Amino acid sequence: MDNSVIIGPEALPALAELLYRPAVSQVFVLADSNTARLCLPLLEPHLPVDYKLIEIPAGEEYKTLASCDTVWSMLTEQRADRFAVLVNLGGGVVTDLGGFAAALYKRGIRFVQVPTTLLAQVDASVGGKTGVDFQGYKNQLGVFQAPAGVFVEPKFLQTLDPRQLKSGYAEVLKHWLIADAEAFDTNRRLGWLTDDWTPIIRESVALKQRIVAQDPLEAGPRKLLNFGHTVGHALESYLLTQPGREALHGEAVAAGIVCESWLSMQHGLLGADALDKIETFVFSVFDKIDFVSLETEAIADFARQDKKNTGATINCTLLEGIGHGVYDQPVTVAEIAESLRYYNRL
Ligand SMILES: NC(=O)c1ccc[n+]([C@@H]2O[C@H](COP(=O)([O-])OP(=O)(O)OC[C@H]3O[C@@H](n4cnc5c(N)ncnc54)[C@H](O)[C@@H]3O)[C@@H](O)[C@H]2O)c1
Ligand SMILES: O=C(O)C(=O)C[C@@H](O)[C@H](O)[C@H](O)COP(=O)(O)O
Ligand SMILES: [Zn+2]
Repeated sequence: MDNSVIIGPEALPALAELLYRPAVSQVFVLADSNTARLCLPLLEPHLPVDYKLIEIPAGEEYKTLASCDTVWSMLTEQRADRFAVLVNLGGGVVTDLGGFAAALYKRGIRFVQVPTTLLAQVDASVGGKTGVDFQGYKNQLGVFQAPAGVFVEPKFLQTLDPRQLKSGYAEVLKHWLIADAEAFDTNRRLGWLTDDWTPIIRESVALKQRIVAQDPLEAGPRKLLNFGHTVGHALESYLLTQPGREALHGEAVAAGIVCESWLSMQHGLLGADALDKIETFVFSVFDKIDFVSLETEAIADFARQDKKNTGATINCTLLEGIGHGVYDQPVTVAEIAESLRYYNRL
């Protein structure tokens, strides 16, 4: 799997070099309604003049096969061959969906990731996980497929709103909690906001790359990157069924981090002091997600479809101390519901 990620002002010129190679027949840019307006102007000087734009509506609710249909129809109408390249310009929705659509078109054309949210720059564009949601379950359809390159220009973050920045910060926090206790400690003292995200992007990408390189297809250690997601995805999926109550992916992951840290303590892996540090930091950044106790069973039920499950066993990634994740820890649906009740009481 190609793991190369270029970060900084050299990223977009390096992308241009790739796109101007003779082996590229046509260039397509996939953007959502926001990135087409706000991010394309910065990318455009690095694209061949005859590139074609494919636009989908913005938002998680459009991370679907129907949006893939839009991509595949355009590629087909334009007679894209196997030497076409799809440039995914956007957040995690665009990079996940575009990667998936490219991997299936004519059994696979090359795609490159140009992530424009903090979440996509530190996490979603890296590691070759692609996919779409299906029947209300997150990333239920997907493939592992390496991009031909990942080009990270932090300047894109200048138009991103603070709520979206925070959402991306949840994945940064996840990285520290599973693998870097020192960075967790330093950054919880500094607070989450910064004028320059570049160092954090570089460190997060490097940390994720190290884990993915050991286990690109998630047979083992890559499951560490799913910390916070067994509960987080359950909560995100449940709230997607409740119009007007949707949580951003990172917001749900932040809640999942609290729940799964509590589960880590219940399993005798994490001390009460460490749990307290994690909760205090999470709530210094994120608002609490609103749900009532009566909803916890329905939320927890979504974990029955988690991709790390083996049969009826839900395998969670937990923390054995801050900075040390452990995967394949069996938990029950009842424990997940209890962790949500704990979160709700905080
Ligand atoms: N493949 C992976 O490894 C991986 C990792 C983490 C998350 N994900 C997936 O990523 C998705 C979430 O990604 P996200 O948080 O980037 O959401 P997103 O793609 O929906 O982007 C968030 C919002 O910001 C807008 N936007 C994007 N860039 C902008 C910019 N520069 N300025 C202004 N607005 C901008 C988008 O139009 C959208 O409205 C989820 O579907 C999640 O499952 C995948
Ligand atoms: O790259 C990975 O591996 C991750 O798990 C990163 C997660 O942040 C991301 O949300 C991923 O898409 C979740 O994967 P899934 O397999 O639970 O759908
Ligand atoms: Zn995630």
